[in-house]
Amino acid sequence: MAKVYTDKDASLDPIKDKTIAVLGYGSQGRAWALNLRDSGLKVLVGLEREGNSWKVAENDGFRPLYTEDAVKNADIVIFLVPDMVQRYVYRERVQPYLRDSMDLVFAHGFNIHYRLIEPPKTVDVYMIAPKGPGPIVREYFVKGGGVPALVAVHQNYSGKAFEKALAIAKALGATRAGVIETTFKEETETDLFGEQVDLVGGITQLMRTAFQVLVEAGYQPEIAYYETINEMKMIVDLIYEKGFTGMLKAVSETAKYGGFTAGKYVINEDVKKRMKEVLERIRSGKFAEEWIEEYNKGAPTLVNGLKEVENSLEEQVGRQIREISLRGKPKS
Ligand SMILES: NC(=O)C1=CN([C@@H]2O[C@H](COP(=O)(O)OP(=O)(O)OC[C@H]3O[C@@H](n4cnc5c(N)ncnc54)[C@H](O)[C@@H]3O)[C@@H](O)[C@H]2O)C=CC1
Ligand SMILES: CC(=O)[C@](C)(O)C(=O)O
Ligand SMILES: [Mg+2]
Ligand SMILES: [Mg+2]
Repeated sequence: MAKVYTDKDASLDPIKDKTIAVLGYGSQGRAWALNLRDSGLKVLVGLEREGNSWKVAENDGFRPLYTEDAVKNADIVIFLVPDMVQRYVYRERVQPYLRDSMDLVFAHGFNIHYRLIEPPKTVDVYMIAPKGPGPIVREYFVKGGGVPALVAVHQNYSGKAFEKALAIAKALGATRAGVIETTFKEETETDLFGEQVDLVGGITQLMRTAFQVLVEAGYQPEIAYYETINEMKMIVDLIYEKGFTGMLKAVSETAKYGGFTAGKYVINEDVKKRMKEVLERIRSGKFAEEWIEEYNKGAPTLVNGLKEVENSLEEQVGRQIREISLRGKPKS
């Protein structure tokens, strides 16, 4: 079992006198800026323009700065703008103001692993990668918990990079759960793989396809939505808390038998082979290349994908069903 670092293994000392610039105030940026500030650290929010994020940050009591001003005043620069934007922000707003012994920090290894950003040898480069969405990183912290994270060191100029990564993980709340060490390569490749075949791509398509099969066979969309999409949360919560065995204990014998047989029929060796192809595409750098090209074209696949999902029958039905099921969800 990998070593798990918790609160007692981490100290804020290596960063308590440093000024931290959080670049970006989106999903992760907001969570990090607030959690680090609540942990007593000195946080500047750096943004490109006075847009929506700027207002949100102001509402949270920050006085945002333009990116380069935040960088000029910071010892630690944390990249929480979208992965495709990071290298431009680095080139235009960070690199010109880099001083020796500054730290460049990431929440995902993409830009370093695929060499889109190549920092000088005289800075520390490390990562704290929360294994959960930004709003949850904030919510758990506020409630006294934390979302687990991975930490990795790419460059250790100061000799203290790992201790600083753990310190930030602690300030984020991650060591309240547990932190495991990884490499930029391992984090980048596994994160991309997970979101593509499983967390984002796989689960969405699995649920939507099952929904469509029922609706196309003439069943009411509301019934199909409950069955193939809404109930997923309860099943996943059971797996999250009690493992597959715990989930299987909670469902009927009939579901277990049907699930064991049909599950392996649908998600078969062919699907596994395709997953391996997806992994290979990530490891070879082909996916990164393709995504950069897509982004530079204005990300049409992203724009159209979002539109298609938003207009789909399952999403329309979902709006009604969520109202019903959220009404029944206990407030905690
Ligand atoms: N979303 C998540 O929960 C997770 C994200 N990460 C990583 O965290 C980093 C940040 O991702 P998110 O929080 O999802 O980003 P986001 O898309 O939610 O936040 C974007 C922030 O950057 C700003 N921004 C957008 N376009 C910009 C541009 N062209 N120039 C300058 N600023 C721009 C936005 O105004 C906003 O403040 C990424 O490296 C991502 O891989 C890691 C774990 C989970
Ligand atoms: C939320 C998370 O961990 C993801 C899916 O990897 C991401 O948003 O990139
Ligand atoms: Mg992830
Ligand atoms: Mg990711």
